[in-house]
Amino acid sequence: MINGKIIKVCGMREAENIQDVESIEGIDMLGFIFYPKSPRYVYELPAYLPIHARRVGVFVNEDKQIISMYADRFGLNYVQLHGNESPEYCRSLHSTGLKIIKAFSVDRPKDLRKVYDYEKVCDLFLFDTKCEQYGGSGNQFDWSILDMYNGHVPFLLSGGINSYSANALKEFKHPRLAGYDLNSRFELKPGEKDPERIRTFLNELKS
Ligand SMILES: O=C(O)c1ccccc1NCC(=O)[C@H](O)[C@H](O)COP(=O)(O)O
Repeated sequence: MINGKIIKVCGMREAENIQDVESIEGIDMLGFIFYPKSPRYVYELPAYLPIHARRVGVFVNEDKQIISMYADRFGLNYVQLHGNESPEYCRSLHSTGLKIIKAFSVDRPKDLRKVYDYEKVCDLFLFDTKCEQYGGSGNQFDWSILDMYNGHVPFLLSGGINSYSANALKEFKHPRLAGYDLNSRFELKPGEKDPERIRTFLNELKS
């Protein structure tokens, strides 16, 4: 954690890179993307999986049996759902013992209306930038829209967070803000993160 906030890095794939990123002080969660159309798609089990950081599996409108299969293979602690998954779908996965992060694409205030239906069946929300490919856009949305979110579920702020975001993140306050999600803006190539860029960014966030 940095300043009491969860730090999640999403879209990991290679064993050595997973190990390097996990060793950075403050890293709490590492994400694996199991969406075949993503450039960060991972199928093969890496030779190293996080030990200290929580393992998060990212899915888009996936069959629940496939999610269970990946959850067992990768020892997932959380599943992060980026499609049109219903509250009932989340409830059913939650009842298997998996923790649920439901992602919502945000572009306008009305995008927040549906989130309240998910309150009882999710552990965390993730607010991300609306885009065609479901996630990993590298673009930021207007965070002030989240001033209208007055639910109980804590959330991760996501979408286009980059090396220059530290000051804006320090200024952004919300009673339910639980942490930050980093992805494409910290990559050397899709699926490979730059540990030095992440370390420098987290030091700035801390200072
Ligand atoms: O990153 C992807 O390729 C992706 C594809 C489909 C669904 C979700 C995906 N990413 C999930 C994440 O949690 C990302 O970190 C989030 O969308 C923010 O990404 P970025 O804007 O690149 O920081």
